[in-house]
Parts: sequence; structure tokens; C-alpha cells
Amino acid sequence: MDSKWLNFLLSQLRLVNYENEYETMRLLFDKPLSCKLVCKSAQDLLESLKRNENYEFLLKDKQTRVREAANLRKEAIGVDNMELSLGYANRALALQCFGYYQQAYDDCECALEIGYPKKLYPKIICRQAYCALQLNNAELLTKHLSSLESMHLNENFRRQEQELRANLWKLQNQTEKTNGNVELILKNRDSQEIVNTFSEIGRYMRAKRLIKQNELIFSERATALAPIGSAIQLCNHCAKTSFIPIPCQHCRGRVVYCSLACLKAHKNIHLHECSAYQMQLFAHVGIAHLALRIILDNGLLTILDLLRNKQTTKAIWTSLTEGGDVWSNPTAAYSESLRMVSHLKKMALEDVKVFAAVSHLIVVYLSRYTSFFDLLSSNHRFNCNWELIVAALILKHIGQSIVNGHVCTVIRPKIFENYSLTEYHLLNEDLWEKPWHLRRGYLHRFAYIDDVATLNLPYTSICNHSCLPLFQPKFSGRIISAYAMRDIKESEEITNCYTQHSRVERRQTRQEILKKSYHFICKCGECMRQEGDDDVNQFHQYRCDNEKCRHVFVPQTPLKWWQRKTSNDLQNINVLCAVCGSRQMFKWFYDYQKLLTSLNSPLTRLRLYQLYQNLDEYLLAFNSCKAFMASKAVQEIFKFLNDGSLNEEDYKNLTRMIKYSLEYETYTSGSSCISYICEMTYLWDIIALGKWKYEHKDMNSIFNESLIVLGDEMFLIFSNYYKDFLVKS
Ligand SMILES: C[S@@+](CC[C@H](N)C(=O)[O-])C[C@H]1O[C@@H](n2cnc3c(N)ncnc32)[C@H](O)[C@@H]1O
Repeated sequence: MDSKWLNFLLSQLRLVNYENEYETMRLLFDKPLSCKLVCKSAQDLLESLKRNENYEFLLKDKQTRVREAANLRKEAIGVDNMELSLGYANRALALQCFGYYQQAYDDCECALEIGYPKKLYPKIICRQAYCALQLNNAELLTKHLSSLESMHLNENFRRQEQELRANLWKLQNQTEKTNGNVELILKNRDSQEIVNTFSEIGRYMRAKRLIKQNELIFSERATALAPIGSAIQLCNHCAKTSFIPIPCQHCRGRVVYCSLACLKAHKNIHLHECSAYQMQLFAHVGIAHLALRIILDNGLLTILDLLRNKQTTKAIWTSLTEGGDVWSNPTAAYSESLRMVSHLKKMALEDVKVFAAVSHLIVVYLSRYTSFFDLLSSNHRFNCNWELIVAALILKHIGQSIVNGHVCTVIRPKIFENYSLTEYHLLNEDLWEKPWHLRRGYLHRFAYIDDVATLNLPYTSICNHSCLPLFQPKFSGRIISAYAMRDIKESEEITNCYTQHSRVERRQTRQEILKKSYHFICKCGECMRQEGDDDVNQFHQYRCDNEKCRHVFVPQTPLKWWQRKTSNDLQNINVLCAVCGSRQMFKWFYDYQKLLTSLNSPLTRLRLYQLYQNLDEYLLAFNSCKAFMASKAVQEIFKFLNDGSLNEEDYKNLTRMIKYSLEYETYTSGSSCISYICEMTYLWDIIALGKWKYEHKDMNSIFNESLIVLGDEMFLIFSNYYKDFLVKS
């Protein structure tokens, strides 16, 4: 964030005691002179962001720009609308040939929308009609056939039209699928209830009846989401990660959608964000982006009716805060978000001031670059300071998101080298046999975990914390589903785990995080146990590498020393034997690490397997470091899988390493979690290639239990792979 602007703003914000969001933001909005100055400085900052962006874009050489433009399809520079529409139409054909009919259909729509040449209409309408047929959509097929009727068609298109018409009758009797099931699942909350303690602990969730292991406890659709990092692999509306992108025309493809339906559904939100994306504002504001989305996405505009009789700014604010009529409204979805807890009061004043500055900046942005405030004012009879209200709400939602925001963590394929927008994994022909069916030996490309978005989930957020998780979350786009990890008794509290759980992180570290970010001292069963760290320590047993000692010990700190990023960091590791006090040399680790960079040679791989086998001398029981080393080697060696250069010895050793990692995952986190599934992809590939035989009954139970946490599209990819290559092999 620009330090000159921030310093100036902080100097103007004379916050001595934090009272609430409204009073804090009033300090920036109420005094005319200072208000003018701070607005001007925010405006200058936004203009400079915009200038920098344009300048950087112009700096790129022409070739890069043309390539980017071609990738984005809709970039304004270098490509006119006609070229763009032909680009869409061509991509539609490619997608149609590949079997992505909905995506192909959407691309035809885009082409038509931006000026596809009239004389070529029969071609694109026939294409749409064909896709409609494949999608079993009789209504659309009828529509396109009737527009073809009024066109002059050459012999080829006339024949196509007749074939399509002959197929129409087959469709007309088919019943339409509905989304009723999804709606039902989202509303089904009958196994749990919410209790309010009216104390520090606040509200919590408890079971109303016995909930069985692996049972779905509840589902919730995020009211808002904000992409993490580069958004180009995430549909900004539904949060899917496997799709063929339709980018926004105006913000250089920084916002993409999985379908035209999502683009349209997100239109009223993006309307207020497009300019911000153009100037890359959201790259600077962190969690405040989610706060803004909570307001834009089914937020403030949905409750204007409830505010219509409030005559003053203060009256509006009062109704939105604790005890107010809108705040307490049991039916308004936005009220659920307003009721989430926030700890701004307990935070350092300096932090609150920075959040207030960012809230102010976003309001200046909305006011100068969008019509958001016109919309609010025109829908309200009285003259109120909406800028102040929105700034206070952004600050409120920032405070809430810090404590309640959920990270959407999913499995997805590793981004390919020289990645560009056209290389979305669904379009990568190396991977696919046909849509959603991978080629044999390619499942391990999905062994990556990524945080793709932050989500606002007011219902899930009611769950308090405990250090041993009770449910496993499944993220399918922006829908979270919570599955019981064990039987939950009637009246038992249904808790979530906000940190790393007690089998992978020690009590003190967990407690520090919870205190710092969530402002409470955890007294859960795990934290209160006398021998609280035994569960995690059992996975960190070493034999001292000092020849004179050789005792077994558990290091004090750092526990996961191998996670250091650079080799320099690794050299500075200071792990001491708890018995003799000598610093561990970890020669066995460094020798192993060195080999990881040259595994293209079978001899190096053989040497690595020997070193791996010798690890038991230093790493005891189920050891976290050994699991890390196994997983790392498997990852590296699998880079040579698809070019056929691995031999029988490799497969034997790989299988041994993968099984170790899987067992380690089962002991620490269980088999229904995405880190287990990542390790499992390697084993499935080995099985698919016929290099390891397994018991069908074992595999079936793994299949049923583990994949429960995969989002819908990943589930489809994994289950297709299972049916295509594992059941048959
Ligand atoms: C996501 S909210 C949980 C729901 C919250 N109790 C409510 O009333 O909305 C997180 C906050 O709840 C409180 N909390 C959660 N777990 C707790 C626990 N185990 N002990 C005490 N307070 C807890 C803390 O104030 C924490 O910052």
C-alpha cells in the first residue's frame, strides 16, 4: 500500500479510543476541510494506480501485447470486435469438437453479442443449435431452428438444419432437470441448533440428535467470495476452478467466468468493481475486498426496503448494528452477515486505523468510478450520508472477516509452465481422453492444493473452535458442506478447527494463533489435556546423529524445520538433541535433498531409494519428516512418469513411499481430507498403469470415504478415472 497516502491519512485520523465503526469513519467524513483533503489524497492514489497500470501495459512490447490480447480474446488494444467475435466463434468450434457443448454455446453467444458478421450467421446458429441438441435443450434448439428458417441457407447448412430438426422430436418429451435438490440440501439444517450463551463465547452450534460419522451436517452457499491472488483460474461468480474462461471485456481478463450465466449473474457486482480491477486496486487492499463483496453481493441493496423509513444517517446505522431492527431481522440474508462477531475493539488502534484508511479508499473509489452511491440515493427518500454508512460497513465487515472469513482450499492441477489464459487445464490436450476423462497415468497432475478464495459463510461461522476438528469441509465452488468426522452425540457441540489441529501443531503455537487472531484462550479438550503435545510429538521422534549420544528425542523448536524455503534458510537450522544438547547435522537430509535435483538418471534414483531406506536409522515411528521426504521424492520422480522413463525398480520404490505418506496422512488427519487425496493420486496412477495390484474391496472403501470432500467437478474427474482405469485394471 502506498506509504505516502497511508501516512497522510493516518495523520488525519485522530482516533484515540475505538468506539465503533461509525464513529471511527465519521472522523474522516465529518469535518469538511479534512474530508476534502483525505478524499483528494485517496483520489490521487487511485489515479496513480490507474496511470501505473496503463503505463506498464504500454511498456510491454507489441508482440506480448498482441499475444495477451489474443489470449484474453476481448482485449481492446490490437484486436477489434470483429476479430474478437471470430476468435470466439473459432474457439466455440474447438470446444464443440472436444465435447464442451455448454462452453461452445456460450462462446457463440459472445461472438454474436460483439458483432459477428451477419453473412456468417447460418454457420454460428447451426453451431448453437447443434450444441443445444447435445445439451438436451429442446427449447433452445427450437429457437435456433426457427431463426434458421428465415435465413438463406446453402446446401450444406440446409442439410444440417434438416438433421437437427429430425432430432428435435426426441428431445421434446424429455423432462427438465431441476435444481430443487441443491436448494433442499442448503436448507436442511434439522440435525443442529444454535445456542446463544450471551457471554464471551457467544453463539455456538450443537447437535439436536445423533449425527453419524460421514453424515452431511449442513451445507451453506457463501453469501460473498473474494478471489485470492490471481483470479484468472476462478469463476468470480460461482468459484469453480475447472472451466473454460469467459473474461470480462474491460479489465484485461482479470475477472473470468465459467459460463455466460455466471457472467450475467455477476454483472451487477462487477459493474462496481471493473474499474478497480483495471487499476489493480484489489491487489492492495487484502481482506477489504471480501468486505466490499459482502456489501455488493446480496448485501446492502437487498435491504433498502427495510431502511426506507430511516430519516437520518445515524438512524440507518443504528438499525444495522447490534439490537437494531435490520440487524435482528430473521429473514434478511444480509442480516446474518451483520450479526457475525468482530474484535475491532480488542485490536491495536494502529491496525484499526489502517483498516479505516482502506475502507475510506474503497468508498472514494466507489464514489468516483462507479454509480453505486447514485443507486443508493435514488432508492432512498431521505438525504443521508451513504458514503459514511458504506465506509463504516466496510470497516465492520473487515473486522468480521478477520474472525469469520473462510479460506476455500481445493485440489486443482498444477499450473503449467508458460501458463497463459488459453492454457486452462480443461483445454490442455495432453491431459484429456475426452471431457472430464483423464488419460491413463495423468491423475497425479491433480496432486496440488490451493487456496483460491475467501468466503463469507455466516452460518458455518457460528461454529466455535476446538483443536480437534469435528467436521471435514468440502468446497464445491462457493458451497461448503460439512461432513461429520466421527459420530456426534445429541447435545454435543459442533465445532470447527480454526488452526492446524492438535495432531500436527503444538498447543503453544495453536494458542498463540487463536489469541492473536481470534482473541480467546482455547480451553478445548485437547488444550486441557495434561500430556497435551503427545499426539503431535509422536510424529517427531529422532535418533540423535551425534555418535556418542544416539538417544531418541523430540526437538523443542522448530518442529517442522524442513519447511524452510531456501537452502540458506535450511543451513541456519538449529535443532538440538533434547538429551545431549548437540546440534543435529542432518546429513541424511541434505544428501537426500541434493539428489532430488537430478532424478532423471536411474542411478541417482537408485541412490535416493537407498537413502530413503536408511532413514529409519534417524527417523522413528511414523515420522512427519520422513513423510515429507517421501512425498517430495514421489513428486519429483513422477515428473518422468509420462515420458515412460521409469523402470520396475522405480515403481516398486514409489509404491512404498506413497503408501508411507498415505499411512502418515491417515494417522494424522484421516483419509477424508484433500492432502490424503493428493497423495492418493500417485497410487491411482501406478495402479492404472498396471504397476501395482490391489484388493478391490480396499479400494472401494477408500473411494467412498476419501472422495466425499472433493468438489463436484473434481469428484467427476476422479470417479471417471476410477471407472476408466482402476475398476478395469
Ligand atoms: C467465528 S466466531 C464463532 C461464533 C461466535 N461465537 C458467534 O457468536 O458468532 C469466532 C469467535 O467466537 C469466539 N470463540 C470461538 N471459539 C471459542 C472457544 N473455543 N472459546 C472461546 N471463544 C470462542 C471467539 O470470540 C472467536 O473470535
